Amino acid sequence: MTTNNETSEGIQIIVMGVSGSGKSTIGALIAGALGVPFVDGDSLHPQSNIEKMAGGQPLNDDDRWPWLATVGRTLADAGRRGTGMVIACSALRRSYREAILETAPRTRFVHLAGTREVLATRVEGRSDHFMPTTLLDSQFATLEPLGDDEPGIVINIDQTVPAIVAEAAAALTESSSA
Ligand SMILES: Nc1ncnc2c1ncn2[C@@H]1O[C@H](COP(=O)(O)OP(=O)(O)OP(=O)(O)O)[C@@H](O)[C@H]1O
Ligand SMILES: O=C(O)[C@H](O)[C@@H](O)[C@H](O)[C@H](O)CO
Repeated sequence: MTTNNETSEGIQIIVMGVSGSGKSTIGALIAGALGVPFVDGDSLHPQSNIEKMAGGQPLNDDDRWPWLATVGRTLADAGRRGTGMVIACSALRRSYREAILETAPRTRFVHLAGTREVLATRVEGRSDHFMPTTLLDSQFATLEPLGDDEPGIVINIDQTVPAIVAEAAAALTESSSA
C-alpha cells in the first residue's frame, strides 16, 4: 500500500471509537501504511484523566475538553509541518469532533464500530491497559456514531486487523486523490 508524498503529508486522521475498538492497534498500522507519524491519544491525556478512568470513573466533558484541544492542536501542528499524522482518540461525541475540526479542518475520522459483545471480548482480553471493562457502558452511552454528513468512514471491527487496515487505507487514499 503506497501513497505519494504529497498525499501523505497532508493526511490528518483521527481513528475513533469506544474503548477497545482497536484505535491504537489499527491507528498505528494505518499510519505505517500511509507513511505518517502515529500518536496515541491516551498519551495526551492529563494524568488526572488516566487516574480517573483507571479508578473506574468515566470522564465527563470538563475532563475531555482540554484533552480534545491538545489532540486538535497536535494534528494541526503536524499539518503545518507538512508531515501529516494519525491520532487514536475516542472522539465519542459529534461536538468533540466539531471542536477538533475547528482546530484541524482537514481532519478525517475513521470510526471503528462494533457491538457491545465484541468490544467486551476485546477489552477483557487485555491485561496491560488501565481502562476497566466496566466503563464500556458509559462509553456506549456517550458515543454518537460518525454521521454520513461528517468527514470520514465507518468500519466494522468484526474482521481481521489486516482487513480493517486495508479497508481504511483504501478509503483514505481514494478520498485524498479525489
Ligand atoms: N480486528 C481485531 N481483531 C481481534 N483483536 C483485535 C482487533 N483489533 C484490536 N484487537 C485487540 O483488541 C484489544 C483492544 O485494541 P486496542 O487496545 O487497539 O483498542 P483501543 O481502541 O486503542 O483501546 P483504548 O481506547 O481502550 O486504548 C487489543 O488486545 C487488540 O490487540
Ligand atoms: O473519551 C474517553 O472516555 C476516553 O478518551 C477513553 O475513550 C480513553 O481515552 C480510551 O478509550 C482509553 O481506553
